[in-house]
Amino acid sequence: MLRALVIDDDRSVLHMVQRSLEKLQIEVLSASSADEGLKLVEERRPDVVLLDILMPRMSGLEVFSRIHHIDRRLPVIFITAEAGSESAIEAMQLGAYDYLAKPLDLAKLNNLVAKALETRRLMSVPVAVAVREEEKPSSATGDLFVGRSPVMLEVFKSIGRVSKQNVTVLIRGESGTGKELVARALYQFSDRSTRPFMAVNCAALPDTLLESELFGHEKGSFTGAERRRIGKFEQCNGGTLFLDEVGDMSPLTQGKVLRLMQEQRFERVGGNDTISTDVRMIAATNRHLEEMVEGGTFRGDLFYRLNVVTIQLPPLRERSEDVPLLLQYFLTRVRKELNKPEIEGISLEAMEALQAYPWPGNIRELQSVVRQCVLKATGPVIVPDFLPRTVFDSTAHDLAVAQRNMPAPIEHPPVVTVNKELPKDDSPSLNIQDYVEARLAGGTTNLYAEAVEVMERYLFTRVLQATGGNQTKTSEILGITRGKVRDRIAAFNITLGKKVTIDGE
Ligand SMILES: Nc1ncnc2c1ncn2[C@@H]1O[C@H](COP(=O)(O)OP(=O)(O)OP(=O)(O)O)[C@@H](O)[C@H]1O
Repeated sequence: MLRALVIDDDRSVLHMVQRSLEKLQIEVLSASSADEGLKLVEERRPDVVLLDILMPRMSGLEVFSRIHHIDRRLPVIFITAEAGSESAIEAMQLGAYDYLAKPLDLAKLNNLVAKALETRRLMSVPVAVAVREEEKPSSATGDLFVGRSPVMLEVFKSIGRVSKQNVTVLIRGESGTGKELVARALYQFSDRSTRPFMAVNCAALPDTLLESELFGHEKGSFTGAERRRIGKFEQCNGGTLFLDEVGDMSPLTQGKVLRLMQEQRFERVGGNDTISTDVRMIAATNRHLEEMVEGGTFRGDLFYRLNVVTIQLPPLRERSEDVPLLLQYFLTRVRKELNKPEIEGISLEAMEALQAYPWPGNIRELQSVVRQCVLKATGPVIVPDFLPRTVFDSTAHDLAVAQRNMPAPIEHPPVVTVNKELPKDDSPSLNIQDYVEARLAGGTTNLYAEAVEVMERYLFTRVLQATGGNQTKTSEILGITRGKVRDRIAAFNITLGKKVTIDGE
């Protein structure tokens, strides 16, 4: 019988995963500590491992390395509540099978485990040509991306997968979606991270200047060329060159870049010497290159050279679940930058408007909106009044329609409310004894998991009420991480009323 091992210090997660995986007709082992988990890997040889990335005493990444030491072919799926990208990238780089964010989507989890088991089966067949043991990657640290939407997790995974490959990557996406950030992450997590990284914006320079910026020029090669200039392709030898807005290059420059990509050789403008260079190229564009190829304004051969691996960044309006996280991230940064420590957060009404806004300028616009709000704020909380008109005008109409359709407001809305759709039994005033009696009478066969969930829901709701929705204080009182508090708020659909507090520092 196939066997899965779940390692998580959170017993309710262990329970939930166990129940879900049993549907796959596999044996499920569970461990609530790293040591216990490693022992089970040694002794029971599972076929797949689900591992919490945030373990007490030993980090999930460390546990992962040890598991791989025991069995290199064992697929490991990380489970995490962490919103940051770094662990996702690091995990994928280390060779994790995949990555799942909490709250867990059980259908997805089962699907992934089934696929991992199949991979395990395929990997157990001896390979025809063996590769050399890979050296342990250096602990590269990169800029952290904010985002936990499934589309962004896919982006992080792609970065992890291709950063170490010496291939050209084409990053596509609307302006302000973070293409340069992806390029930097690819560089920071690559083997070239100790070598130079340079960026050239192809749209910012007229053609002749761009050519000399990229390839350099010899003294006297054109009017004004008073001395020899070394271009970026030469300066960047051994490093990574980021060609931004690559769709804006003239046909002449396109031809030269193509030759360089094919031969890694070029001549300076006005020069005869052929210079060799070793540059990894990362390109970005917000243009529709396929249409440009069809229209004859972009070389097809260059497009195919650039398009070896593509990372597509989604516009912010397609991942609005990331908006609160991004707001929190930038609010924390801007507050510090502008020295406005009195800023506490964003009111619910302002938050609704910000979430409804379509963000045509994507994250760059969001960053600028946060800055404008903080500059305009005259109190500790960002209320709709402090939002730039563009945001408010665009959403005011939608909000007015929504409000007209809403039931009459409650006089004093509680700071923390339980989602109205939940059964009455789950309200914060729950009597656990009555609940257990009722479930016993109802003939339950799953009382442990049910009771733990009800108990947890009560606990989190009550403590959040007591702290006025402050997640940091809540985590202190409960003696657990803020990540876990956030995870439970999402898992139990606990609605924080009044305002969102800054929680990022
Ligand atoms: N996921 C993210 N988390 C945090 N900051 C982000 C994220 N995405 C983008 N940013 C920030 O938003 C700004 C715009 O990002 P970036 O310059 O990478 O966009 P771009 O797609 O390259 O834009 P353009 O096409 O206009 O050059 C930068 O300040 C960047 O740091």
